[in-house]
Amino acid sequence: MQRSQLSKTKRLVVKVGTGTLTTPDGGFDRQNCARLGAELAHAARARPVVLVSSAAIAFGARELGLVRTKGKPWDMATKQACAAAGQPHLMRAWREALAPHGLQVAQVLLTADDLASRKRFLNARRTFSRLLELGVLPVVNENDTVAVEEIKVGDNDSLAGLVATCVEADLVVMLTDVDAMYDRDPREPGARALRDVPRITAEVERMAGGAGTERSTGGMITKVKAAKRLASQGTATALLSGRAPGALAALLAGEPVGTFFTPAVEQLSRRKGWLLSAAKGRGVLLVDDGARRALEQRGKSLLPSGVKAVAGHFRVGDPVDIAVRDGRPFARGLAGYGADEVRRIAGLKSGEIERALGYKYLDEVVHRNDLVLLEEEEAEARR
Ligand SMILES: Nc1ncnc2c1ncn2[C@@H]1O[C@H](COP(=O)(O)OP(=O)(O)O)[C@@H](O)[C@H]1O
Ligand SMILES: N[C@@H](CCC(=O)OP(=O)(O)O)C(=O)O
Repeated sequence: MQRSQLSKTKRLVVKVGTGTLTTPDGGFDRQNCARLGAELAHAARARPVVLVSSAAIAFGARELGLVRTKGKPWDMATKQACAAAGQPHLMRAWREALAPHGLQVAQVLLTADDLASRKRFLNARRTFSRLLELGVLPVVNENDTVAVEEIKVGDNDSLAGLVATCVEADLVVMLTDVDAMYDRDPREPGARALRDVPRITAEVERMAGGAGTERSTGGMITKVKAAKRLASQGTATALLSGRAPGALAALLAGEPVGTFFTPAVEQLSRRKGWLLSAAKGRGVLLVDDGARRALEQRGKSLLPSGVKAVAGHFRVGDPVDIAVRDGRPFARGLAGYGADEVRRIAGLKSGEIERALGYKYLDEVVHRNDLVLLEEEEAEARR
């Protein structure tokens, strides 16, 4: 999708950062939230919209009367307590901003762990679909109460990317406290806004710095990383000021506002999108160089003859990583056989599977339709 085609956006995810919903002293910016409510409701008349909203921690801190000492970050438990105290206020804020425009809201709290499980990912997808059919606007946040290091997404820019995969959005708009991405941190002199970014190269990534305020998480780099992941699965990302009246409508009319990251490929199927961004490999298939070339360069399936060894325990249908020797995984796919079965057929021709196992499901260990190549960045790191 190009910028000029944005009026045709079929499904939209809008992410709102903490800075957009709070005043400089950390209070709730009711006026900006009300304006955004009107603009989101307008956008939602033309296509389904899912909102990913930050600011639970900031709202909770206010509610609990906690004051942040400059330069001293809060510990995890305090942030989790603030998120729990702030989340109902965040939902009330959106409810009050959207109700005047006839839109109801629903709260969806997720972690990375939820979306890495195919079953829970599909459950979440079903809930989103039904909410959207009912004309309700889902408001998503990370489930901070349970999101300790190992299972959390960590920032809502990445969460918005995962949600986009889950609902098959073709555009993610991130509303933030700058009007565009700049070629360096905009607080530095001489910074210039980037209007259109056709490819997220390492150079573009180097231009993106950390968060603007202590209240925010991630900064520009998490936005660019999320945009890169989305581009590789065929979804566009735009960055806009969360304070400029009319910016969202202007973007959706194809006007040159904010920064637009063009998708690199046609939109992937949801299954492939899930494999690429949400799934975690339950094991590793170590393959030879010939198999790697067949997968990377010729778009082939993985046959048992190319498999040299198997690590981990996985069952048929589980996500598995594919790597050469001790290299980083270069592909991920759904296993056509369980780990013990692959151990028994590794190195064999497809015609020999039945003799080795006594039965055969498929010729392939991982079928092409169930396989994605991992990011270029990871491929580069291996070279
Ligand atoms: N190259 C860049 N272009 C624009 N902003 C940048 C850049 N590098 C770092 N930033 C910082 O990223 C901030 C936006 O991210 P963040 O503070 O996480 O906001 P949000 O809460 O909206 O997610 C900007 O305010 C800016 O200070
Ligand atoms: N889940 C957290 C937000 C985390 C986050 O990514 O914040 P932000 O950088 O403001 O988008 C909260 O609701 O406060």
